[in-house]
Amino acid sequence: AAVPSTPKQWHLGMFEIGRPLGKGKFGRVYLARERSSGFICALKVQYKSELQHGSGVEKQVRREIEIQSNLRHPNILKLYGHFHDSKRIFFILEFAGKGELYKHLRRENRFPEWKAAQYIAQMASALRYLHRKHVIHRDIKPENILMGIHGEIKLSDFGWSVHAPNHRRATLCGTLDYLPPEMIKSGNKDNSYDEKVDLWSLGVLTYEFLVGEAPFEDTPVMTQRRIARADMTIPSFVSPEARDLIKKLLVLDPNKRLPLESVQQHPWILKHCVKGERAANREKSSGRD
Ligand SMILES: Cc1nn(C)cc1-c1nc2c(-c3cnn(Cc4ccccc4)c3)c(Cl)cnc2[nH]1
Repeated sequence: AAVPSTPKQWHLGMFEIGRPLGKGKFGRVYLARERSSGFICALKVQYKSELQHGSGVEKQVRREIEIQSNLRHPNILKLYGHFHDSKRIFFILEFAGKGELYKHLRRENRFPEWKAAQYIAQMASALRYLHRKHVIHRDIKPENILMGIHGEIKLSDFGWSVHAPNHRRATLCGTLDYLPPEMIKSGNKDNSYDEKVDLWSLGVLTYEFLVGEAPFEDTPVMTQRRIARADMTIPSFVSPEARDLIKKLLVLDPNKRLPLESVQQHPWILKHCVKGERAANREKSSGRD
């Protein structure tokens, strides 16, 4: 049963609440079922009291709703609607059947190259879609990626996304690992940056999928210094093709980073993502079924 896409007045009584699925900085997520349609979703609950008034977090929530409500892409977690009561804000989100990607990454330590390449190809597709709408995600990291029931990835948590270009200084808390040089360098004129920040983060994500830790992971001070110099070493077990892609994304000058179209055509991606088709063709030509 599809969730009616027409905006309607949602309220809590319309849902049966199931088990808790997880908790984040500002709130918790529960499995939920919409009573009339039986539709399964994830209900994210945030307490208004936890969102300090006028600290810009409210604006961030409003921006998250406005941005994510208008996005429709297979690798972006859908926000079907939202509502609030006196104390809480509720987000009706797509339920991702296989949960948080970072838990899979920690469990497997690192992903095999074919799996990492498929995830990066899906991320590049989602980012192309976002950038065409002039949305910068700004917070690409395994913790913000969920996995659908067929193993497809779903970018989520648009709390940090903004419309490009952006000239505001982001008050950041949480990991520095994914920040591009232009977002931490104070020397940057009026701290302006654009969609290319997501290209840097895609490079960090590729590295973390293949190595199991972030390229600049260190003490906060050292991390910032290493980011500013793009000072990382890529272990020898990483294939030359994957190494090539990482080095073409983790480039200090935003304008010299590999564009998303070229990421999708990169030999490492093509080798692992159209393999199915090419292997199928090979089998066909060799007569095997
Ligand atoms: C956990 C889990 N195990 N399995 C098998 C599926 C899931 C699952 N989790 C989700 C989740 C989910 C849960 N926690 N979080 C992290 C979080 C929590 C609060 C605020 C911001 C971010 C996301 C969602 Cl949104 C959407 N779908 C989800 N599916």
